[in-house]
Amino acid sequence: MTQPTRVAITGAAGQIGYQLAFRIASGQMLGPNTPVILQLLEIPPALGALKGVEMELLDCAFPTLAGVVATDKAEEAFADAHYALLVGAKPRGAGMERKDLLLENAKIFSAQGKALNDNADRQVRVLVVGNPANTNALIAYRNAPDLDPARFTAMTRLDHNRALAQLAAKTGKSVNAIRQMTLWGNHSATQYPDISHCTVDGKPAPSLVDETWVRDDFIPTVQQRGAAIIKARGVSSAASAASAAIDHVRDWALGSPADDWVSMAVPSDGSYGITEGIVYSFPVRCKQGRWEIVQGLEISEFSRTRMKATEAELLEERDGVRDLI
Ligand SMILES: NC(=O)c1ccc[n+]([C@@H]2O[C@H](COP(=O)([O-])OP(=O)(O)OC[C@H]3O[C@@H](n4cnc5c(N)ncnc54)[C@H](O)[C@@H]3O)[C@@H](O)[C@H]2O)c1
Ligand SMILES: O=C(O)C[C@H](O)C(=O)O
Repeated sequence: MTQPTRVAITGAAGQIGYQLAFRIASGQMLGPNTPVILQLLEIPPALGALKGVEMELLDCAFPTLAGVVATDKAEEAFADAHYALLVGAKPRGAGMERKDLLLENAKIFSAQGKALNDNADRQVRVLVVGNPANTNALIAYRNAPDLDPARFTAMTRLDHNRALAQLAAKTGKSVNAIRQMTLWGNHSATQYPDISHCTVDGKPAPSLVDETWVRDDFIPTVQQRGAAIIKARGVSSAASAASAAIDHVRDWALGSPADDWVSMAVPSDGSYGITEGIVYSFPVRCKQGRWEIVQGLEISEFSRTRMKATEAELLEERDGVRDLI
């Protein structure tokens, strides 16, 4: 009998958590043959709502759900956790940038980094979703000195997926026809969605669309998609964010497609000249539970300028949380 895998979700009674918990419990993240125990964390005022989530999870009678822990104690939620999806944090409202949340949310991630350090499985894989996700992941890993920093990642898969959807619509093809999309940098308005290495049905994407569209339409649309969703819904994206989180962890755990790569924000090892240590989104391939940055891509002047701009923002964010890292 396979031992259940322990998956912690923070902010589990929130918008994203409410989507995520059910999809993970039903086997959509780790597959139909991996039983999971969900370890759900909330703050005390949300424990009533969390109880309701637990009741509904049980009522689904998912064959892959081996147990539920609902708690307001990080040490319980992270106990022996194999995966930790750090979603619990304040979302931005209209007119805000994600980095405006930094000071408010940063302390959550220093405390949770410490709690992961002291309680999680030594091979835990951490995905930070709460914004500003890259710098929160930096804070979390710097507060978990006994864990390998490579176990800490932040989510740019939603931006990657948004970029796929825009390019598919423009070329009139399915997203299934696209390979090698890249999302560089920060999950913020400076992010750089890059089609330079993309193919669509095997043809180089830059030969199918004009440069003006890429510069004036594609890049700003992807950069501003989160704000557009907030404007339309009144609250930030939730179902698409949960879906991207599932994609991120599934590919990390089970492997990215053999003929493609995905985008993940990971601690930089200096690849492509990006400052070591900051959590920066790169093209990665995942195999046997590990991610590896895709090496050797040719970088144009146009790309280099944008990659540097988003790096500069992450360095600024890092400077703003010096006392926590
Ligand atoms: N990286 C991405 O692509 C991406 C996409 C969408 C949203 N987000 C971010 O994800 C976060 C959550 O968004 P949401 O829409 O689910 O928000 P939400 O307000 O609906 O839910 C957040 C939940 O977190 C809980 N919480 C707050 N502090 C906590 C703590 N210390 N420990 C545990 N739980 C805590 C709250 O009680 C709430 O239930 C926001 O920061 C949002 O900006 C990121
Ligand atoms: O835009 C936001 O604040 C929410 C999220 O980060 C998103 O990209 O949808």
